[in-house]
Amino acid sequence: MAQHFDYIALGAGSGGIASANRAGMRGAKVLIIEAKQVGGTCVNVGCVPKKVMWYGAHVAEALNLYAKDYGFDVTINKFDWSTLVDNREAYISRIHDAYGRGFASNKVTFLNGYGRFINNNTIEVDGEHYTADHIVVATGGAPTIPDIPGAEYGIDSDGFFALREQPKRVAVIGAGYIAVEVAGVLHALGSETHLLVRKHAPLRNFDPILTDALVEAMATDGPTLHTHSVPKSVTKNTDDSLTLALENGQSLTVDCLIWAIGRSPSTGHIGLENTDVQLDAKGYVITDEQQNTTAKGIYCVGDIMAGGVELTPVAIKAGRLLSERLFGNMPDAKMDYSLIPTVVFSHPPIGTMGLTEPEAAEKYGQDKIKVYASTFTSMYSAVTAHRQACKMKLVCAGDNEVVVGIHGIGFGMDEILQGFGVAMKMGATKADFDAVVAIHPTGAEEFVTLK
Ligand SMILES: Cc1cc2nc3c(=O)[nH]c(=O)nc-3n(C[C@H](O)[C@H](O)[C@H](O)COP(=O)(O)OP(=O)(O)OC[C@H]3O[C@@H](n4cnc5c(N)ncnc54)[C@H](O)[C@@H]3O)c2cc1C
Ligand SMILES: NC(=O)c1ccc[n+]([C@@H]2O[C@H](COP(=O)([O-])OP(=O)(O)OC[C@H]3O[C@@H](n4cnc5c(N)ncnc54)[C@H](O)[C@@H]3O)[C@@H](O)[C@H]2O)c1
Repeated sequence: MAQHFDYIALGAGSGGIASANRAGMRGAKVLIIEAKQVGGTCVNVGCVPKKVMWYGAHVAEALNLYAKDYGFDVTINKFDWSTLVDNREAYISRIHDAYGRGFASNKVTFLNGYGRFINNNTIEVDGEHYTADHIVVATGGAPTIPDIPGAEYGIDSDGFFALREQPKRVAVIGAGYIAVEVAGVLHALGSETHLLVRKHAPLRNFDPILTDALVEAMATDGPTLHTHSVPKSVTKNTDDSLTLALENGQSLTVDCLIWAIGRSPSTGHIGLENTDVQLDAKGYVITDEQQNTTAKGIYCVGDIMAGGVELTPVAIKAGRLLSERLFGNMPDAKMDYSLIPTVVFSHPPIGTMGLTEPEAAEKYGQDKIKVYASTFTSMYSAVTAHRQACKMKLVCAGDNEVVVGIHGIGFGMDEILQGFGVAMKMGATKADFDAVVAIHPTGAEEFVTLK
């Protein structure tokens, strides 16, 4: 006999949890199935542990780069990687407990096990069958490992969070968010860190002001950036070190190699072939604008969605709106995937939303856009010998100068962007930005005083 529910969420990550809880709040009988740990990528091997490590790097920079010029005579005896990791994992364990309390208060049943579809409305876990009128697939993704000889000697971002000891020499391969963030953390915490990218720069699709400033910051502060570096093979040496050979004939020997070359959707082993759900050529689930898959009663949110945006708040919002539509009497509810703000926790951090300058020029025509930019030294670093640049840019379009792109890199940028995101989502113009009184002295005030 199958157990029947109104709603099943397959995967208890950002999207699945948010959707299940919202459905429970609206009175649905809900089951959520998780193969590993509640919280998914974000909580266990993504945003949360990453941000804790980034804060650790922040403390290291404060001590190593800034404390002296603020008058502190500090002697650092040692940095204990395992203390940071233990405290990080204890924090994550408290988040797991909080999720348990959330499920209880929303009357959501949690089941630990690997779920596979048997048909369009049945999922099997450990031989038991669970049916539902509505099922959301939110199984997330996993890191990609390249198909080159010796790739298995490297680890991925999951392996980075599993490290119990700090690597002395490390190579991080990739040019996206994860590569930049992980390399920055390792470097700030004292590892000899090399970041290898295939083209001219990391984050090369970001606005050029951000890409260039990040490359400049790395040239002064590290990690060591290796451009035009395509991995060819990895060999393990007798002392357990790893030698990475590149297509350009160069090589690099390190103690730890981290692949950060993108992620693949976890859709291959969940029985979707037993349903009417269609995948695209890369294995992402095809949906319409209301998260409906091609199978009636099966929906999809989060990282596995074709054409989606791989960010936690996107998965959460899509999951909640789906439940409002199904159980909250909001038949038109749908996620708006346009204008999504995002931060890269680089050193210094990057915040960006909307069109880059080249994208805006292409969309509106060069003569229809106006760009305002500024470079200044963050006050935090200005009183020290270790001055660090902030760069900010507004990209405006049309005669009334609607702000279609906002881009910044520098101290505090990670916290600055959210509020400006509200303004942009409301269609703010440059004049609207200028109409607000600046908050002084902050970095954020630069965005409302650009000339
Ligand atoms: C290193 C790293 C750092 C990141 N940092 C940020 C950040 O700072 N900010 C941000 O917004 N985003 C960040 N992200 C992205 C963010 O983590 C993802 O966008 C988000 O977790 C996607 O949520 P999801 O619900 O789609 O999937 P996930 O969170 O991946 O959850 C999917 C869950 O489904 C489970 N599952 C899979 N198959 C099955 C099955 N058959 N049965 C049962 N359970 C199953 C998995 O175990 C997993 O727990 C980061 C990602 C990584 C890897
Ligand atoms: N701060 C945040 O919000 C945050 C942090 C981490 C991850 N994320 C999300 O997770 C997603 C995945 O992050 P990611 O960094 O894994 O992916 P990504 O797609 O951002 O970057 C992957 C990079 O690897 C490079 N690459 C691909 N194949 C390669 C190869 N064979 N050799 C060398 N380089 C190769 C690509 O050119 C690309 O620059 C991001 O797109 C983002 O949405 C967000």
